[in-house]
Amino acid sequence: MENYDAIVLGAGQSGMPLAKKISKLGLSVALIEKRVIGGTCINDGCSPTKTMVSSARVAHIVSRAADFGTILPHYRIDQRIVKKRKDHIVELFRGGAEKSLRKNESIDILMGSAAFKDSRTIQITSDTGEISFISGTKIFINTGSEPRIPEIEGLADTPYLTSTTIMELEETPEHLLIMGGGYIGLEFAQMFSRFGSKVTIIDRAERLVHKEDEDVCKEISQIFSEEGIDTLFNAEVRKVSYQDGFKLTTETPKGLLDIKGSHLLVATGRIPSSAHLGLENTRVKLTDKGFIQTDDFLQTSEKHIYALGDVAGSAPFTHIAYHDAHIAFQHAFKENAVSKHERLVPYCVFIDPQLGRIGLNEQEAQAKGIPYKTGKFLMKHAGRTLEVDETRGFFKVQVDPESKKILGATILSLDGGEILATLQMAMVGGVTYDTIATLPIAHPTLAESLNNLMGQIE
Ligand SMILES: Cc1cc2nc3c(=O)[nH]c(=O)nc-3n(C[C@H](O)[C@H](O)[C@H](O)COP(=O)(O)OP(=O)(O)OC[C@H]3O[C@@H](n4cnc5c(N)ncnc54)[C@H](O)[C@@H]3O)c2cc1C
Ligand SMILES: NC(=O)c1ccc[n+]([C@@H]2O[C@H](COP(=O)([O-])OP(=O)(O)OC[C@H]3O[C@@H](n4cnc5c(N)ncnc54)[C@H](O)[C@@H]3O)[C@@H](O)[C@H]2O)c1
Repeated sequence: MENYDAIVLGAGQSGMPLAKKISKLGLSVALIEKRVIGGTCINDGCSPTKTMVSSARVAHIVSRAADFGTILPHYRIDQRIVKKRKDHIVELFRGGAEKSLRKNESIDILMGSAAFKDSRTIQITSDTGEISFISGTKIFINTGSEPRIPEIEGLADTPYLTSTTIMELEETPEHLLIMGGGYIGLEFAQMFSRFGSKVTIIDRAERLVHKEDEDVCKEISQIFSEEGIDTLFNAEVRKVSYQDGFKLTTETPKGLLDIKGSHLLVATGRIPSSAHLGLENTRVKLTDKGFIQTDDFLQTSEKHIYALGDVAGSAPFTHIAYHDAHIAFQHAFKENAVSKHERLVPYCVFIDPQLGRIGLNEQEAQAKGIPYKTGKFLMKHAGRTLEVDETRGFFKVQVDPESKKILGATILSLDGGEILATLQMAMVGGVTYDTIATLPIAHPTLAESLNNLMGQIE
């Protein structure tokens, strides 16, 4: 049985960069992947969805072309071209990732499903059922997450879609029902509405994106409603059936409703891929939700085993999985370990306008009893948004009244994710809000609205 200095389970957003970092130390690495190189982000997540979001944005802009003085005779959506474009990007990104791994002679890529036989030995089962074993001095688990499918009567017997399978459609759904108004639900709802589908979101919560402040949710709801997307809240789907279309028997505050549609997307969250890893053969512990328990350096209760990314319960974003690789690497192989404890977690939801978020929002500051002052600037007052006619959304910030430092921000705006990064830099650098209020920022950019935003703080 071959022994490696390091074994990495899963070639995802942590596993790939980690394997490369370790190999640069001159150590031997086995990278085990059960499906395809690249993990969720490249194959089923960020890259394909954002490619399709771009197709949908073109459709949206074209639908508004006359407002800008371009008169088009007609246009139509070809879902097969949308999918082909998405497939091309996935192949490009996956191919690039795989090529750079394969040319690294210190990394052995082993295709198959990995599971612990004991805390040092990994069993690999190939697609054809062949079994082999390797051992590792250090082992890193990066097996990601998968869609959570709720147990609802009849659902399993229907051709429901997940975030992965919906991207394979070659026809535009007539009426897309979406269970779950989280980030996945929102991105696909607006995308397919722009492709021409009627879209209805059904969520058991009382509002969209309930982790965001109420004014953020209201603004997104308004934007969705203007684009013709229907929403139904406090709604518990009790039964699903399919016969030439879906029927969702749903308990709502108004009683039982039958909701009908041509397609159903289940976007009710994701669960960690930890169930089939043979962890019972080790002393690695799981949380009650199935995440692998780690400390702030991503070390599990077995000192030579680390867990990273979605499976470790890290904030479920690609850039965080990528940063986890840095944390685990520093702790396992270097002197200057970095803790995940103080890490700022920015994210950007690719609805239009984008929702960029970092640090504390108002409801979190209130729940934690943290004193704050807040400021808000509506994008309809920004010169730049008027020029490009993209006036929806707002910039919002929370600051510490004493130190004047930024505690958190929500940027719901055209290119909100890009603006967010400038605030992240300010937070990391300790730049105070009064400095930003008077900073000369290039005109006419979206970023110059940060002057106005900071001027609104009270
Ligand atoms: C539709 C969608 C859109 C998203 N959009 C964004 C976005 O815009 N921005 C963002 O930051 N995040 C986004 N995310 C989240 C992001 O994709 C994940 O947080 C990120 O990919 C997690 O990385 P990871 O390294 O933990 O796991 P993954 O990248 O999922 O990698 C895990 C790998 O482990 C493999 N594996 C699993 N079990 C085994 C086993 N037993 N043996 C061997 N291999 C195994 C899997 O096949 C997979 O390749 C999105 C997710 C989805 C689903
Ligand atoms: N742009 C991005 O960064 C991006 C985009 C998409 C996804 N992601 C990642 O993927 C993860 C998963 O996304 P998600 O949207 O599936 O999960 P989520 O946790 O964000 O939202 C799930 C939603 O489903 C609802 N729900 C749960 N059970 C339900 C039921 N039985 N009936 C009706 N509604 C139900 C919940 O109330 C919630 O609103 C996110 O946490 C996110 O980190 C990130």
